[in-house]
Amino acid sequence: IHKNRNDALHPLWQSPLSVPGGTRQSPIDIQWRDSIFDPYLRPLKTSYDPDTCLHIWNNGYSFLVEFEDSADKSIIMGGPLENQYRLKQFHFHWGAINEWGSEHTIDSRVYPAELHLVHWNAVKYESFEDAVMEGNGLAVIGVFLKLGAYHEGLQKLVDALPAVKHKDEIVEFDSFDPSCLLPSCPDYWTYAGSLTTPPLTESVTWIIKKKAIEVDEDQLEAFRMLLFTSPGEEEKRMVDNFRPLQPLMNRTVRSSFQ
Ligand SMILES: CC(=O)NCCCCOc1ccc(NC(=O)Nc2ccc(S(N)(=O)=O)cc2)cc1
Ligand SMILES: [Zn+2]
Repeated sequence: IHKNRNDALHPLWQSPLSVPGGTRQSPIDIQWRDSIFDPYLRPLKTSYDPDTCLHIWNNGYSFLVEFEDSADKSIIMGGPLENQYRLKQFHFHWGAINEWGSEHTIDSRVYPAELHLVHWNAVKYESFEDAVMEGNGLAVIGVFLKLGAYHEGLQKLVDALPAVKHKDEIVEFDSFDPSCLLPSCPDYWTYAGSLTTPPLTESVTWIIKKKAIEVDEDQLEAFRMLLFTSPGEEEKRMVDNFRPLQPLMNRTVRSSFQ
């Protein structure tokens, strides 16, 4: 029988579920007991300038908060990183219901959503687009969201979402400091991976925070009222915008904690 070639395409992105020859794809399931404590891992240092916040944009996969990255104003350094990296954007992945939504999992535990803060190596590369193609080009901090208390800092973002309901809508968004979305606990796992949406390039040093942040039901529901579709198209709710788990292959996950 002729297997339908499209069965290897993920419905959301019409992109290959796995990259041919990919050896370091993301996301992965992080098995706590298999991760290796690395005493040489330093604390991660983040320094974000709220004045570099530009706008919120529905790009048809997620909603992105983008930052002005022409200078070293919003940066991270330390942790597993050799250089300092500049914040370019942050975005989320979430499910249609609270039972799933995150991209990474911890011992197969799925969270209702996951925040990605995307940074690029401006010491080594001229632009984000150049860095995207290099093994040490990007650093993404992943933070799990779990159902719980109302999150004060997130609400400013939630209140702006109706303005970017449709694909390609963009709205000005200023003086937001994304460090309010980071858990206070410094513990993280780190491993070498990839972008989880096209072009799926294997250029990401992943830093996955051990502690989740709490958000309430209404705040999660606000994500789910966004649309994948443009105005005038048949509405498709923006939900389940996460990539399936990828094989660990020949990788170890290191932990910053014992
Ligand atoms: C072969 C090919 O096709 N080359 C073309 C490369 C040049 C342009 O490529 C790119 C590549 C990326 C971007 N923007 C992004 O911010 N992407 C992005 C995707 C997934 C994450 S996640 N979920 O955190 O892993 C984070 C960031 C723009 C242009
Ligand atoms: Zn992401």
